[in-house]
Amino acid sequence: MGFTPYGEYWRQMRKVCNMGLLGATRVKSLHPTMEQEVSKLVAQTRAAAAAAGPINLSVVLFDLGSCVNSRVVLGMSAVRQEQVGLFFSLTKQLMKALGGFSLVDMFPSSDLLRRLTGAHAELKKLHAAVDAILETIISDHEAKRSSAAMNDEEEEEDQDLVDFLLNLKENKDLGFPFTNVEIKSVIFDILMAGTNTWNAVIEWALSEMLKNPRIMKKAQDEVRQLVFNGKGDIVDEACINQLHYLQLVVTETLRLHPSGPLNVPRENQETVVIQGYRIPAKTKVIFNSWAIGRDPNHWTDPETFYPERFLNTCTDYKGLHFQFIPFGAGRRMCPGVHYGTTIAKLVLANLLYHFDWELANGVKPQDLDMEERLGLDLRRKNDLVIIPIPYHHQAA
Ligand code: HEM
Repeated sequence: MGFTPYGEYWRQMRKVCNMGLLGATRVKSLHPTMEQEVSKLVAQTRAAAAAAGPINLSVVLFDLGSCVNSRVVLGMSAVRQEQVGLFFSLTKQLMKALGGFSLVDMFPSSDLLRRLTGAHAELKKLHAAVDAILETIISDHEAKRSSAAMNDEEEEEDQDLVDFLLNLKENKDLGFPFTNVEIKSVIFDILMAGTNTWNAVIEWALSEMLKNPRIMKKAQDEVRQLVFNGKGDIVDEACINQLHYLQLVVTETLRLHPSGPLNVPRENQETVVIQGYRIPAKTKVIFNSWAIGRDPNHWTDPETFYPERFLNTCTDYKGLHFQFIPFGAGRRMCPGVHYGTTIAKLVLANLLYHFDWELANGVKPQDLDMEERLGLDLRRKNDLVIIPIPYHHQAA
């Protein structure tokens, strides 16, 4: 869907995504799954802390992203877990192949250049491999559904996103053709878009807070004061909406580190003139939300991580303020804003509540490197390796 041209087909696919996963009601129904995965993460981090060693938080967060999304989209069967592992290793290569600019982008009409650089062939090969995985996932679901139907045992709550899409295909009441091609496209988009986005926000937010102990302490004080209920429980979804400072931290993180720094390339349908520049129809237009969020014409001291800048202002990331578009804007704006920010805040709140954090190998906060890796998604170049110290609330 992300790369489909604007039109009726895109409109229908977007509706399906909202119904199946991204609408507010559906996201709410996913909270128990999210909370279970977060509580596993806290338990694993406690175990690592007991072994007194540092943890590679970048790897932990990538695994968490794959786990949450594959549970939500595919359910838990072993076949699906195996396929999803393969899927994520292929998508890493795909992100690399799609990221950045190539010679072909400079001369888009040159078929010869496309052939000579081999860009097309590589993408075709990756596409075929990903397609085969998605087919296996669908047939695994179909097999499970027909055996459950024969034994009359399918439970409504066992249904994941693929089941939801197969129901749509069987009911044929969508008013447009909905086949395995559309199902594969929705699964692909959600697995891709839902995995390297919100977990990158968590990684950058923690990196910034480790560099700025004042901000880390303020965010921890907020969550610890609000949440403690005597049992040392998981911070749940009901609490996170009251964590106003944490919200500012997430917003400021998205300004400096938008997960899709060049958004998704778009094509204008008609020729337009903007500030004297003529942009012919069908031009590939790229919005650099990374640069926009750091533009000194719009931001005071733009390179400084300062969550308080968003206090008492109506500027946010909902696509209405063009100086800040980490989720894009307009019709094609990211439909995963609510899902992505909800889970990012849930995980961050728990990591801040249950642990104090120290940099490994004696690195001082001011020396923590913040280098970015080149690619379609914005990740740290070097993994974030840090030491968790379990926090125990002292009753007053
Ligand atoms: C913090 C996390 C996220 C960020 C920063 C982000 C950012 C973006 C951006 C910049 C776009 C392009 C918007 C445009 O062209 O104007 C986009 C599109 C999209 N995102 Fe996200 N995203 C995030 C999380 C998610 C999640 C969790 C999902 C789904 C599970 C998702 C699904 C999509 C889809 C399906 C599109 C294509 C929309 C269309 O073309 O109509 N995103 N996202």
